[in-house]
Amino acid sequence: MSTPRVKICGITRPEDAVQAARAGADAIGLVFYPSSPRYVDPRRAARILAALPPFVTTVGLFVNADAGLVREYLRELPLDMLQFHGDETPEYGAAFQRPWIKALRMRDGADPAGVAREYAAAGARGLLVDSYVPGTPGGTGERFDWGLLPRESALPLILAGGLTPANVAEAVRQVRPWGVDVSGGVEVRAVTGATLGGIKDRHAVRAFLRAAKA
Ligand SMILES: O=C(O)c1ccccc1NCC(=O)[C@H](O)[C@H](O)COP(=O)(O)O
Repeated sequence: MSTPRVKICGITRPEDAVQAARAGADAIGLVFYPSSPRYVDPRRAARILAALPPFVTTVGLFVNADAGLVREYLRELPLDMLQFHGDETPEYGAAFQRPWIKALRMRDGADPAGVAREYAAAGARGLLVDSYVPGTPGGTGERFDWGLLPRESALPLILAGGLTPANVAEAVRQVRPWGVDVSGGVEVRAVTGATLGGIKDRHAVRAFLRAAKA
């Protein structure tokens, strides 16, 4: 089994991007979904991307966005890859001539093997499997039943949803994904335990990377 790639998603500050890269992150994700607490506008995104050292993949995340808006972001920002986290069709994903991955939320009856086949045929590079929480397209902090994932898939699987420094090693052992993706599990927490959307905790980021790649 190869060492899983790690994406730290929902970065909102240049310093968090640099810390994640220094800790060994393979990719960072920027959320361009305005209702997310981790939303970054293009000017902030540009500052984050400009701060990054080389050889870290930059991923722009959209949820059912107008195709024109995605093109605008692509003109303005040096994004390496797109992540579509809503109900985007394979044809939509293929329209941007940029490497892209599709997210699948694992609601009852989800068929990750079938979805992987369908999106692979359209040129997707990976399938990110995440938890299904009604009304919240992503960044839920919730786990799902990893036993529902197929052993074989037409696309590299990226496991997401409620991963933390404490559970990621077990997740990697069980699922053997190509990559893992985390957002809330490496964020600074208020005294109530709630995450402070978007502010990454550098100790948690380091611990997550160590555990995922051990
Ligand atoms: O992070 C968000 O706020 C978000 C909002 C809307 C769509 C997707 C979003 N995040 C996508 C990701 O790739 C997250 O890393 C993934 O959902 C896992 O999040 P978490 O359970 O908090 O680790």
